[in-house]
Amino acid sequence: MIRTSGLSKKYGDMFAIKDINLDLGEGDLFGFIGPNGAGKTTTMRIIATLLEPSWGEAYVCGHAVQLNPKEIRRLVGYMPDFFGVYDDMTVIEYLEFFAAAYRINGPARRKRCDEMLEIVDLDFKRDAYANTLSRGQTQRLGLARTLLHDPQVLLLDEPLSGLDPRARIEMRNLLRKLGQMGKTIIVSSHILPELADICNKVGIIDRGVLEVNATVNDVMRQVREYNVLVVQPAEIVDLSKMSDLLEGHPKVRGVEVGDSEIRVILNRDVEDYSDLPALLIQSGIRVRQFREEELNLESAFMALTKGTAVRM
Ligand SMILES: Nc1ncnc2c1ncn2[C@@H]1O[C@H](COP(=O)(O)OP(=O)(O)OP(=O)(O)O)[C@@H](O)[C@H]1O
Repeated sequence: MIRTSGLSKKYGDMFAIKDINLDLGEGDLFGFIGPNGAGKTTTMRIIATLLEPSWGEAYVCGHAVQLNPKEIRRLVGYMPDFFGVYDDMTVIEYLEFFAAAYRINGPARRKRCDEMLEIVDLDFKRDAYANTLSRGQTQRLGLARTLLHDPQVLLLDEPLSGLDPRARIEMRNLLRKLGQMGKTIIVSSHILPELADICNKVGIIDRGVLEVNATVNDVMRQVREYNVLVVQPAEIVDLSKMSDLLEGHPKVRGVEVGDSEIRVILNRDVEDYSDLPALLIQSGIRVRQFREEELNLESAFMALTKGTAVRM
């Protein structure tokens, strides 16, 4: 459904994205994670045919972005991270305006708009002015607008940003529902945990480079080779001192300093780490807890990206 190969975009001397290879099929929900300025929007805008790549190729349902942009726009629904709603337009008028732009005419137009409002659970606001909606409701209206022409592929740029916890849950459920409808979805975020449990594939992009690109299951499998230890001192100590003591050890891949504990990522296949607590104790640090961390997706990514993912 979506395939890119060596996709790159350069502005002057700087690569906004470099050599991005993606391969997403029907029903894939791809979590595209990266800090601000990492290249998520650039990638999505190229796939949506709104921006030309400097090199490389991108295909949607077999159509090349550069050769067949018209066809691709029919197949793709792109929701930008910020979009305006017009004053003096009700929710239903807003949707009908865009439906008309998609040449959905006659009685089918109202029917289609009503269906979209139902999918995004906004029918109760159909006659409210669009500019009076909350941020979460506005995002859902944006999604309804993106779905109007029944695109097979959805490119959603930070649809969860700025939402309160409840609106976030509603939007996540909605994304799940769209995935179950067989749509291929790229959804970007700079926060990993909010996407981790709804996606089946994930990519982590940092400074234009796709550092991780795998199915969630593969990531979990790969990461079992890395053990993560949680170390908590018995009294208040300088955690960066603890980190310094362990950081250069040959069994240690990286150390992440938290508020009251540190997380030590061990190198691949290290199972015996019994010499590590001794290092701390010899330096006069009393240790309350020294345990293996339970594996979750977030720590998996942290191990794979040597900690860059959690510092986003
Ligand atoms: N028109 C442009 N001219 C020059 N540089 C640009 C342009 N558009 C984007 N960039 C740069 O390309 C890089 C990638 O930007 P992009 O918007 O794709 O990041 P992003 O991951 O979507 O970030 P955010 O989460 O902040 O939206 C950034 O360093 C950005 O400053």
